[in-house]
Amino acid sequence: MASSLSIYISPQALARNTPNPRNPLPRKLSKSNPNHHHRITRTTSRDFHPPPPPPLSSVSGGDATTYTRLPPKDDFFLSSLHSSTEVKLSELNISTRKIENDESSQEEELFDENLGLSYGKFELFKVNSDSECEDDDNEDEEEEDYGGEMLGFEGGEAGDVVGGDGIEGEEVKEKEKGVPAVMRCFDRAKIFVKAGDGGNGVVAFRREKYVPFGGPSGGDGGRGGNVYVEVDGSMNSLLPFRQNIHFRAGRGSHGQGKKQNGAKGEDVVVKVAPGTVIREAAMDGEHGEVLLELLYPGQRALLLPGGRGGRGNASFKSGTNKVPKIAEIGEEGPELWLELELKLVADVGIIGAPNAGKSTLLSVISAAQPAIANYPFTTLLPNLGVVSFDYDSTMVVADLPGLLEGAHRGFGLGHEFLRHTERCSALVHVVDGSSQQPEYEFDAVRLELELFNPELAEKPYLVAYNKMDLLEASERWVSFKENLQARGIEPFCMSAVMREGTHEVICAAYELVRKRMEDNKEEGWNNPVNLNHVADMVQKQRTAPINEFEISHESSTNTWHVVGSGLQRFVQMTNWRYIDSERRFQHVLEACGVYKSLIKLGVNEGDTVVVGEVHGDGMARLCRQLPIKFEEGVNRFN
Ligand SMILES: Nc1nc2c(ncn2[C@@H]2O[C@H](COP(=O)(O)OP(=O)(O)OP(=O)(O)O)[C@@H](O)[C@H]2O)c(=O)[nH]1
Ligand SMILES: [Mg+2]
Repeated sequence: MASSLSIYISPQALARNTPNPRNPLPRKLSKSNPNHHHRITRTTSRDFHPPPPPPLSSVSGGDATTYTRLPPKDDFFLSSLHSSTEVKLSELNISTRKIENDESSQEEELFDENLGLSYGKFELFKVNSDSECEDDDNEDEEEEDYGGEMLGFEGGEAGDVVGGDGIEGEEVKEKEKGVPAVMRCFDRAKIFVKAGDGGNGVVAFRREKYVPFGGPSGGDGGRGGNVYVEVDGSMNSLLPFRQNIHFRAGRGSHGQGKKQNGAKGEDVVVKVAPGTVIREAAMDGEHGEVLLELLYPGQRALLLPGGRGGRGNASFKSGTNKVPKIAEIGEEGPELWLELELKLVADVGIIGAPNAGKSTLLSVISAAQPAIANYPFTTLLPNLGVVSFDYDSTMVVADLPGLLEGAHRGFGLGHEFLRHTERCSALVHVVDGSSQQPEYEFDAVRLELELFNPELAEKPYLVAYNKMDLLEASERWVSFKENLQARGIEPFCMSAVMREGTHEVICAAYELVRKRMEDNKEEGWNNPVNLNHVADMVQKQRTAPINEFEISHESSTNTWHVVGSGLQRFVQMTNWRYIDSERRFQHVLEACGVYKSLIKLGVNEGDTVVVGEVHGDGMARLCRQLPIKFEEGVNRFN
């Protein structure tokens, strides 16, 4: 008999390992049990108000798309800037909060020193990317807090009492709320999916006039519904998941008499935006394993297959047992917590310092109508626009929130959305020509890109020096151009408002995209991927042989645990209400060698044997605690 350690990953167990308060148990029994001193494995055969889901139009449909935007700018913390004419990266001198005590002034000074910038009293907010969207019950509150919370230099933290009764001495957990939920949930979501359980089989016998002993006629239960994930081209954010995070497929119907099988459970289709990355939710704030990356509209993946229906007694009829009083429970459908992350699928990303004219450029080259205003951070969420050259050549351009120095450390908004440029083939870097030192602004943004992700800095890019219609910009153009040319960069100049020079910029960007696409074709990375691999893995676990199991011993309680996914499934589907089930169970344990292994490990009379995995809230269903007795060399469970 070959002995080795096997690893079983059941979807239920996987799900149980996620932060699900109802199932706090760890994945493996053995881990939670320090008392184990025996372990063998037997392997025999093989080894704010959320806007209603925005009416978003397809990015590929030729129509430009503008994302749902945050509330009117009057609510925004920088509304005081409306009257100012220009705000520049290096001389942002905005006082929105008087810093009164010494402590905060020190803090302010320290910050300036760290960044080497004189932001003056401009209070940056730190984006808290880890916060989740599920705290949205108080959306109204959040909306009201909007301006205030974003102002906080320390990240706009809002204290939230968990447990809520304000009892002194009780631990108060602080909940960070860096940015309004609508921004946090724009491109991240956490959802729960569960495939349908199979329907139960039934025990029934045919009784008709003149047929008094018609034999077993209990039908099988129907299969549980599947969970699919599908790319919906009309979606361009994950905001709809603010309202709906639970997706449960229907359970299969139970079987009935007259050999009637149950109907299949209803499938559930989770619709996501193109560019969504799906990860298994992980504990401890770490990212879970990437399960799927869905890029193109229409792509559909079978994520979790529904549970098999339990067999009715008609299926158990055999030559030796013509009146079986046994039927199975339907197999449980697997469940998972998933983390969704959207990385926009745009060909070109427009980046630059706040107020440089990025949105203006997008509005000029496409039909998109992003908000444009003369204050930094007008753009709070990325905007997409489709640029059409002729009938069949179009490209999708994304306008991103402005980047500040220190963005890679979470200041401003830009870094929160920079990942959306990861899929872009090229970047257009817009420089505000009217700023005091355009070269400095250019370098600062390039540095932030590199610090955020060096791969971004290596992407093909072009520089568009903007606001040439202004005198100060045109005066500085020559020195800016020479400076960049000396570094081997050929900048473009344009006036986005006057629509001058923008066509050249966008044609050059298209050229970069085209080149990149050709390179990719040569590299041949467009290999077809198996989108159903998660479901395949689940199916594989389901077919795990019943004779692969692991035995561990808890000496303090004299309990033996027999764990294996094949056995687990068998125990879960056994309906203990029927007397024949017990007999079948014992027979299976005998046949697959559980008894033999237990004896070999020294099981004693009166010890408890737990077959199947202990499950917090479903112990009665999933495991069977059986005191074991030995009589005349024969194993018998009571
Ligand atoms: N004179 C002049 N003003 C421009 C030009 N392009 C943009 N602006 C102005 O600059 C201001 C900022 O423009 P936006 O397009 O909102 O800038 P942005 O880079 O998107 O700013 P954020 O979204 O805040 O990062 C607006 O008042 C525009 O009208 C230009 O070519 N010439
Ligand atoms: Mg903008």
